[in-house]
Amino acid sequence: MEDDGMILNLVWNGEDRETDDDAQEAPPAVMKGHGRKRVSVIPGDEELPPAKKSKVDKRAGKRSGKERRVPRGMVTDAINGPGDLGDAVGNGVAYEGLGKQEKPMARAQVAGRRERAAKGATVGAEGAREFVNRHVVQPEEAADVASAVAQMLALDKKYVGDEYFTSEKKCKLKAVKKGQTSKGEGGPRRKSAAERFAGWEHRPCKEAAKDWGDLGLADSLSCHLKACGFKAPQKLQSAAIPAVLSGRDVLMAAGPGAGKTLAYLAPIVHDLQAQEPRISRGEGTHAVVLCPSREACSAVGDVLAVLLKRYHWLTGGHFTGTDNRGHEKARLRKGTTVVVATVSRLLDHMENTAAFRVNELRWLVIDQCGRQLDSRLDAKVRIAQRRLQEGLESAGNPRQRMVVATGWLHQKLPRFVSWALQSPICVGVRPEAREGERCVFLEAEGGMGIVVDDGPAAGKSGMAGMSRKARRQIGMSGASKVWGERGGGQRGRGAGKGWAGR
Ligand SMILES: Nc1ncnc2c1ncn2[C@@H]1O[C@H](COP(=O)(O)OP(=O)(O)OP(=O)(O)O)[C@@H](O)[C@H]1O
Repeated sequence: MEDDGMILNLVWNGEDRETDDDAQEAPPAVMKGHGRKRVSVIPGDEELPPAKKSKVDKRAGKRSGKERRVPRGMVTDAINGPGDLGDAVGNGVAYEGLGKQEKPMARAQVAGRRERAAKGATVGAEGAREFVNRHVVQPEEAADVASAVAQMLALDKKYVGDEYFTSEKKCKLKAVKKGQTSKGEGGPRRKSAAERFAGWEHRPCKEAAKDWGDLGLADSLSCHLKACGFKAPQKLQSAAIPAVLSGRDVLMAAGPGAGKTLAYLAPIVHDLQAQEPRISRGEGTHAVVLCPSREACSAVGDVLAVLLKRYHWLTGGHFTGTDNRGHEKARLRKGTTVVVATVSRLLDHMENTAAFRVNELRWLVIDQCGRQLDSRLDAKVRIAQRRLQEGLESAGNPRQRMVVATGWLHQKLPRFVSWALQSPICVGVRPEAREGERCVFLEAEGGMGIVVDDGPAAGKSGMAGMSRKARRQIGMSGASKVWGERGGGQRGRGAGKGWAGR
C-alpha cells in the first residue's frame, strides 16, 4: 500500500485531540505536504466537505479513472482503491476528491474496523494508526492497540519517526505499550501464550543434538536421514522429536525453515516402521497431515517420499485435488499409509470414497496451523478431526496422537489448541510470546534466534525491518531474512545461521 509514504510526507499542524468529543469540536486543520500535495484534516465523525468536481478532459469528453477520484492538486499517489479511502477517512484525512459512492464505502470500512476492535479483535497496523492518530485509546482498546503498535514499531519503524508523531504522541505510545491508557489508567493486558497455556509443559529449543539416534529414533532411520543429507538435527528438531515420540500431543511453533516438517515426519515414520506385524497397505491410513494449500501439501509430500524410501512397506501420497479424482480414489483403494492433504480434499474423500479407511489412524498433524486458522479453515479442521475421532471410537481404537505445527501464534491458536490437543507439550513457544505475533524468537545460545515472519500480510520489507531490529536490539550480527520465495536449501541455511547466532 502506498499510504505509508503518504503519511510520512505529512506534517501535523492541528492540536492533539484527546477523545472523539474533542475531535468533533476541533476545527478542521490543514496538513501541509511536500511539493504540491494538499490534504485537509477534518474530525473523523463530521460530515465530509462536498466533493469538488473533478477535472474533465474536454478533448476526450470523459473523465479518466484517476481524475474521477482525485482532482487536480490532491494527493494522487495515496488513493489506489477503497482500502486507501477507508484509511484516509479513518485517519481524519478527507480527500476532497472523494466521490459520492466512495464516501459511504470508506465510512463503512472504518466503522467495520471500529466494530472489530470493540469486539476485542486484534487490530492490525492500520487499525493502530487509526486509533493512535485519533487519540481514541480507551482502556478496553489499549491492549489491542499496544499489540498492533508493537507490530507497527517492529515492521514499520519509519512510521513513528519524528516527522509524524509529536513528542506527546510518543509518550502516549509508550504508555500504551505498557498496557496503560493515555490517562495513566491500567488497561486490560492481553494474556501471553504462556498464561493461556498455563499448566502445559514448555520445552525450549536451546541445544541441537549431535545425532539423530540421540533423539530416540531407530538406527535405520538415523542412518537413512544422514544418507539423505540431514547430517544432524536442528535445534527445533532436537526438542520436538523426543516430545512427539513421548506419545503426548505436541504444539511446535517456529518460523519457516526451522525444520518443522522433519520434526513431525521423522517420529511418525519411526513409529510406523516399528509396528509389529508390519503395517500393510490394505490396513488403510495410519497418519494424516493437513496442510493449508496444495503447494504446502506437495512440499510435505516430497519430504515424506524421501523418508519412506527406506521402508518399502509404507506408502505415502498427497491429495490436493490437482490430480484426477479417480486416480486419487484408486490410490486410496490400494491403501496409503500416510496421507498428506488439504482439509477440503480430506473431507471430500471421507465422504465420497468408501475405500478410504481411517479406522486405524495413529497420527493427525495440522501443519501451518496459523495459516489454516487465518484462512478460516479451522471449522473444517474441527469437523475432520471429529469425524476421524468418531471412526476410531466406533472401531474401538484409542485416540490418535496430535501434532500442531505453526509459524505464527495466530490469535485463534490458543483456543484451537486447547480444543484439539490434550495437555500438549509446547516446543519453541516463547513463554512471553503473545498471541497474534507473527514472529517467534527462538532461544539460542549467545542470544535469541532467527527472526522469522510467517504472516501472510508481512512482506519482504517487513521482514527486512524485523531483521534490522534483531541486529540492533538482540545484537545478532547475522539475522537472516527467510521467506517463501527462497528455496528450501537457502531457508534451511538461513535458519541454521540465525540459530547459531553468528
Ligand atoms: N536437520 C536438517 N539438516 C539440514 N537441513 C534441514 C534439516 N531439517 C530441515 N532441513 C531443511 O531446511 C529446509 C526447511 O525445512 P522445512 O521446510 O521442514 O521447514 P518448516 O519449518 O517446515 O518451514 P515451513 O513452515 O515453511 O513449512 C528444508 O530445505 C529442509 O530440507
